[in-house]
Amino acid sequence: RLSLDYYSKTCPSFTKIMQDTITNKQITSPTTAAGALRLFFHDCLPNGCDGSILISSTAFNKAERDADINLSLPGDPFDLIVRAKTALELACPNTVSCSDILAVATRDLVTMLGGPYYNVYLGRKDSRVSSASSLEGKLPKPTMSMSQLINLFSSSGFTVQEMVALSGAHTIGFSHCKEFSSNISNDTHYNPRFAQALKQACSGYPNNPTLSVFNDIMTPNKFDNLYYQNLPKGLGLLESDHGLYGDPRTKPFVELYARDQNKFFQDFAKAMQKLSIYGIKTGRRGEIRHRCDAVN
Ligand code: HEM
Ligand SMILES: [Ca+2]
Ligand SMILES: [Ca+2]
Repeated sequence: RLSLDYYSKTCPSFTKIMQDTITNKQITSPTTAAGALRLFFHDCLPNGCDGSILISSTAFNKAERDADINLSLPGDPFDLIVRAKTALELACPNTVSCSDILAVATRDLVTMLGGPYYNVYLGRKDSRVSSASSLEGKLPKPTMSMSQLINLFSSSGFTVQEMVALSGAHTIGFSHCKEFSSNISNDTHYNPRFAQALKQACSGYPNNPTLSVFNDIMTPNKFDNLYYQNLPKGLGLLESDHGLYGDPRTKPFVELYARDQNKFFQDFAKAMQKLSIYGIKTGRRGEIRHRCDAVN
């Protein structure tokens, strides 16, 4: 029931409004793209691409976005969704879902940074619930073992190869020092000079918890395959990044994508397309929210 031209009759200006809003936001706040990509991943993997992560907490409900693992999500992608929704409600009231807006924005931003284009089928409905406690164990943490990570992705239907391809998202964006600092000294996977630089960059932590470092030190703002090329050199940032090169189940795919950017782009695009229809709600199983941060 999803289709590429879902809004062509009911909201002909959909594509144009999305493009204008996204371009504007990314130019004024260049960290939006990476934030949106992580936001989308955190919406989709636990319970489907239904915009559940966009809902704000109330006095009676602690929503997903206030779960510990989501507190580091930056405000810019949320702001982008609000702006797009506001413009779309003016042009075509009660028509476009917040989950479709997030899916399209993510795709367009990945493409804008040099990554692959892929089709986003439209017609998702938005969830009517969002609960922080429901996320328990459903999103990956850098401290998980490779077996735990593989199980987590496979429980949502993603193969080992798809997990490695999706992890290429760490070719952009950054991580806060607390996500990797405890490993810098005792993890021998780090290139020694890189470890030294990280220690210095994070020396003010934990007094300054906002300190952060680029995920891909080579090309932090470009969507390319340098993330994979970094891993064999000990230039991966998170323990889970190093882990992909250290485990025989994932290492061949890291080597493949490090050699062949086209193959990475093809596989990333396919996996993102699969992720973007994972667990979606159609028909009466969801709603078109009036505002993206609250259920109707
Ligand atoms: C394989 C398991 C994964 C683990 C353990 C993991 C963990 C993390 C952590 C800890 C951060 C740093 C967050 C912060 O400090 O603000 C991060 C950042 C990020 N992650 Fe992942 N991640 C994984 C997979 C993915 C996947 C599959 C995607 C998307 C398809 C993704 C997209 C991102 C992006 C774009 C950022 C940068 C966010 C920003 O700059 O605001 N990650 N990840
Ligand atoms: Ca969701
Ligand atoms: Ca890069």
